[in-house]
Amino acid sequence: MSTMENPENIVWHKCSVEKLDRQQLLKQKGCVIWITGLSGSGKSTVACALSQGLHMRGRLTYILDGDNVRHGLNRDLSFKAEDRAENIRRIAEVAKLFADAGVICIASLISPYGKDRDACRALFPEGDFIEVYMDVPLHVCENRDPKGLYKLARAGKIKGFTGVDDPYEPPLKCEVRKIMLLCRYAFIVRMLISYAGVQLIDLQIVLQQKGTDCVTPGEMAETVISYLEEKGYLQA
Ligand SMILES: Nc1ncnc2c1ncn2[C@@H]1O[C@H](COP(=O)(O)OS(=O)(=O)O)[C@@H](OP(=O)(O)O)[C@H]1O
Ligand SMILES: Nc1ncnc2c1ncn2[C@@H]1O[C@H](COP(=O)(O)OP(=O)(O)O)[C@@H](O)[C@H]1O
Repeated sequence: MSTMENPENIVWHKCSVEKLDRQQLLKQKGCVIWITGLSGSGKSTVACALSQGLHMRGRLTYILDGDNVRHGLNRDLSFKAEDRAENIRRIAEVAKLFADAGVICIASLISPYGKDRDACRALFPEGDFIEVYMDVPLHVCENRDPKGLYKLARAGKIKGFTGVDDPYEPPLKCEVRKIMLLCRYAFIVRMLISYAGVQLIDLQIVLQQKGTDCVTPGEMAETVISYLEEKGYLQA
């Protein structure tokens, strides 16, 4: 029987240099910041701003962007549900290696299914999986359409496009959330959210103006950096 069929024959090999040692060297704690949201919601932009903000503070980061990883490691995967699940699983496993190396790993991919994201979370020690939800309405993402993919999807030229003819399941619980609300409804929504007991680290009330929002990717990145500071990830 091969080891694939019998994983019990595989024994973990320990080394005297461990995660804690690497973290002390880097003066930070390894973790993954998992940015989820529709195509065009700003995941890659925020991932970059976050990496830049942390780099400027002397922190080691690495971005795993869905689009980019699909050019190499995941080039064999399509957008069918089972291939998306495999894409997400592989990226989570790679992120886990980066976190074990002491790196602040930023994963930005649509990751549309709740159960796949929950499976990723389960790979990490409590607190080390930080889910950031880019809660940007479909019509805003579609208006941006920087790659013209929504247009192709609406024309039926791309099948199974997230938000068009494939589902996106919003996180029920996440650590950081970017939310766009019409300001005039903000007070009511804030009350409903607090009534529902929803935990939001940073509720950003944003003006909707011609499809752009007034919270910049840099501000969103700063929100995540404050979260990391507060939770002690920016020290060994
Ligand atoms: N059918 C379909 N649905 C959604 N997205 C599609 C599709 N086909 C191609 N693209 C482009 O691929 C990018 C999403 O890749 P991900 O690896 O992040 O997707 S997933 O997490 O596996 O769902 C996504 O990039 P982002 O715009 O950065 O999200 C799209 O540009
Ligand atoms: N906060 C923002 N306000 C306005 N436009 C934004 C914002 N964040 C991102 N964008 C723009 O939206 C488009 C999509 O952003 P991108 O980061 O590529 O999204 P995703 O990775 O989720 O597909 C880009 O043209 C980007 O410049």
